[in-house]
Amino acid sequence: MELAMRAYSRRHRRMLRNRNAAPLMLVADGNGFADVLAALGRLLYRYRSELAPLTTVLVLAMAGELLHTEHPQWWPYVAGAAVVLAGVVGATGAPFRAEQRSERVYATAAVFAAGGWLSAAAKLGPSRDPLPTLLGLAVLAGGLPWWTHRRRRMRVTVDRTIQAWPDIAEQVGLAGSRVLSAVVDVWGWRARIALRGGQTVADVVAHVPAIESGLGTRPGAVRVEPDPAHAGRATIRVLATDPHAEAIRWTGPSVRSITQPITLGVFEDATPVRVSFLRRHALIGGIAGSGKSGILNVIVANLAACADVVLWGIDLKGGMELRPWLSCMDRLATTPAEATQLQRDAVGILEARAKAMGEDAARVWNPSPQHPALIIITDEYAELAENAPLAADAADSVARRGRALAVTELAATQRPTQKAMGNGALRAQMDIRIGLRVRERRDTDLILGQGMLAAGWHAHTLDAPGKFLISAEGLDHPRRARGFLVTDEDVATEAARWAPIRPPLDDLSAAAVGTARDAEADGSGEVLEGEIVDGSVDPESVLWAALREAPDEGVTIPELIMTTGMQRTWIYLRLQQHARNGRAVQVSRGRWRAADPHRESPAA
Ligand SMILES: Nc1ncnc2c1ncn2[C@@H]1O[C@H](COP(=O)(O)OP(=O)(O)OP(=O)(O)O)[C@@H](O)[C@H]1O
Repeated sequence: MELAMRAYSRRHRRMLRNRNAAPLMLVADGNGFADVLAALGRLLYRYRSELAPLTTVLVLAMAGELLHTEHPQWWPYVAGAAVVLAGVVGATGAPFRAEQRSERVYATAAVFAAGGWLSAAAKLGPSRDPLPTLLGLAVLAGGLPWWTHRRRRMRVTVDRTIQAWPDIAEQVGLAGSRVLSAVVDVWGWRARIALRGGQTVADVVAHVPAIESGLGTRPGAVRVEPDPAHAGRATIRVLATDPHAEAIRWTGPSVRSITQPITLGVFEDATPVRVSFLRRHALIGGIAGSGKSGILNVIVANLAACADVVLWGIDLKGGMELRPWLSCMDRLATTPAEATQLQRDAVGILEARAKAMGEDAARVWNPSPQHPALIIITDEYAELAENAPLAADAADSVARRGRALAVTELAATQRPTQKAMGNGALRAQMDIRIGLRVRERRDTDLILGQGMLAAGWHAHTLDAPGKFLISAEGLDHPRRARGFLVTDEDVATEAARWAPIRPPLDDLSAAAVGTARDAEADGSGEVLEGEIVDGSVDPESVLWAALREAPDEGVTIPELIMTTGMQRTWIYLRLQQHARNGRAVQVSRGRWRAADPHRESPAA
């Protein structure tokens, strides 16, 4: 395939060299008849590809006539040569550059039929019945697939574009640029361009709409990629068909282990978006309806197929998004209390793993079905940060320390401001950033990282649900992608399909559940037991609500003791933790309230 493409490029280079010679053939001398002939010649040359079936039968008829009159006894050699050539074409595609299977079948059948006909014509004469009828039928039978073949038409378009490039370049403001080579692929074609001295890739990018108009493509069909090795060169990519035009149906998980990269969807050039979630925290952001849950479903559907990952979920929207995956989740938290306990248990697990690995002197936790990775998936993280701030603190801890221990966070949220992310270090720790559509340009930086908007990551221009930009290891160019569409039925099917293979936590991790230390809170490492209660009354949520609803002058400690039903020490520890993370302020001696809940953090 690659060879064939190179051959194609060589042919174009030859064509480009010959370009100056071509007009010589069409020179007219001002005489009317010669002008008409020259115009006809130009027309025939221009449409030579479309005329190929007719030209072929014409050549066959003439060759048949010639052989019949001069060497009728050669017919067996003609038949033999046709069989050999058909064999070569079938095996290699040469000399017709038939790369795809269907192209080879077509070329082999055509060679075989043409050779058979010629052999018969040599022996019997081309006008002997039914040879003329057969030739007529052959034009139709061979011509229809030929005229409608997409790649052939694309090659013709490319040839014509290359011929016309100097004029197009002049029209679009890139005068002096040259096409070095061009290749046709499944989705369209691409050409390497050498720019005139002083022109840069930025000039080409600035002229993209003009290039689209000059090439006569649909708007948005042209992409420009720099040549990493040469500042004066660029690749122009023309996508005849937009892989993102329609929703892309998901066809099943691409992995069976967390150690393999997951395919989330396809880039605009139809290459797959593959990203590894092993030891990486991930953030998915975008406005409501941009497709966050869609991407989350693709990820969960893949992770569900991995027997070396335990999935924990947090969905404070009543489990709307993650509950369908319940059969594949080891645990699902749908209330702030459950979420806090869950994140604390994750901290407990990473501490237990760190301790065990310290003893074993092993450096990283290598996931296996017996020792699975743990991924905590939170849908709408802002809800968690707002309603269960201590869960967010524990998540911070996981984010900072979890990578090597294969305990990672995967969070989706609309606008990941510092506040929405719990004012902690979580956002900074997220190595995979998936930005779906945002409303305001600057929100791109919130999701993908500071300076990304200026660097050309334009999440505000994404124009359909499921389209995203991704920044992760090895994915550091702003390329638009679209996630697979996982329907509700797909979720139901996959959840049932993978439930039987879901692994339990390893014994070490399972033993750590429920013994989480609140080192963040008390700084002492003392185990705080019984602070999370089952059922609806969760003192932490009650405390947080009391602080948020407190008047400007704050609430007193006795009031907080009464509201929460907890002891003074417990209240103090929580207040200190909230204050440390900028969520609560001591208004005056003994009086507390939440830091202005409506104020956006300046860091946001
Ligand atoms: N990859 C995709 N391709 C095509 N359509 C998609 C894709 N992902 C999502 N959609 C469609 O977009 C709509 C919104 O998707 P989704 O619910 O995932 O958005 P969201 O960002 O999670 O919204 P919310 O924040 O309101 O939950 C759905 O109707 C869904 O069918």
